[in-house]
Amino acid sequence: MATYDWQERHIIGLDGREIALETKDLHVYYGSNESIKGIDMKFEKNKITALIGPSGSGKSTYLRSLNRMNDTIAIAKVTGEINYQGVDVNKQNVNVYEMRKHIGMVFQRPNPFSKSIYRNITFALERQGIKDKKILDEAVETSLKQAALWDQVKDDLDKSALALSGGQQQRLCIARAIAVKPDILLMDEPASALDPISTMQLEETMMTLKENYTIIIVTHNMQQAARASDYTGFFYSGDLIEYDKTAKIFTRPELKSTGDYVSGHFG
Ligand SMILES: Nc1ncnc2c1ncn2[C@@H]1O[C@H](COP(=O)(O)OP(=O)(O)OP(=O)(O)O)[C@@H](O)[C@H]1O
Repeated sequence: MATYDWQERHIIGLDGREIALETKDLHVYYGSNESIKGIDMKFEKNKITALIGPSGSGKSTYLRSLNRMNDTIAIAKVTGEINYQGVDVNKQNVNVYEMRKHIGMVFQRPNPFSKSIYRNITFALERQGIKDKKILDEAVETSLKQAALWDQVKDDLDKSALALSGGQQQRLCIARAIAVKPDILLMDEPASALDPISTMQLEETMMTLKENYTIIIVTHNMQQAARASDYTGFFYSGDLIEYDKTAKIFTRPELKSTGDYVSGHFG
C-alpha cells in the first residue's frame, strides 16, 4: 500500500485564459460531514474539464453544487463562491431557475420526459412563453443537430422519447439541455449507462459541443477523460489534489497519487 502526502497540491492557474466559471473556497456539508473541503477551481471557456477520483471523493457533490442541485437536499449546506459572469450564483437571492438556463445539467442515467421527442426539446421553451411554431421547430432542429441526433430522428419527432435507445435518449437529454442555450453544461457520468459505441458517439458529440459550450464532466472512465477532455482535476477525500492539462495529468503528473490513480495503481 503506497503512502501519499495528501498535503501536496498542484493546481494550474489558467492565467490569461478566459474563465467561464470559478469556485472559491467551496465547501459542501451533508449534516456534520464535510464532503467538499474548500475547493478553488477555474474552468476555461469552451473547453472540456474532467473531474476524476475514487468513489466518494466528492466529484458529483462538487459538480452538483455548481448549478445549485444540492439545494434540493435538506441536509446539504454549500458555502463559498461560485462565480459566473461576475455573479456569485451561490448567493441566496439568485434566481436558481434563471441561472440553470445558463448552467445546464445532464445526468448519469438518460431521463427523457415521457413525451414526444419534439416536446422533450420544446417543453422548457414553452414554459418560457415561446409559442411561435417556427421558433420552436428551429430550436428542435438546431439542438438535435448539435447533439448529433437529428439525422436519426428527424422523421420521428412525434414518437415517444422512451422508444429511443439508451444512447439516443442521452443525446436527446443533451439536446434538451442545450435548447435553452446554456453557456455551461455539467455532465455527471453521462456515459455510465451506455454501451461502447454510444459512449464513443457521446464523446464525439462533446468534442463538437465545446465549440459553443464549456463542459464539465464527472467520469470514472480514465480512457474517456484522456480522450475527450482538455483539463483534468483529480479529487480525493473532498479536496482537489491535482489540476492540469489532461495530456500532462495522464503522461507526467506532478504528484504520485495522481499518477497511481490514472494508471490504476492507486492505494
Ligand atoms: N445526498 C447525500 N446525503 C448525504 N451524504 C452524501 C449525499 N451525497 C453524497 N454524500 C456523501 O458525500 C461524499 C462524496 O460523495 P460523492 O457522491 O460526491 O462522491 P463521488 O466522488 O461523486 O463518488 P462516486 O464516484 O461513487 O459517484 C460521500 O461521503 C457521500 O457519502
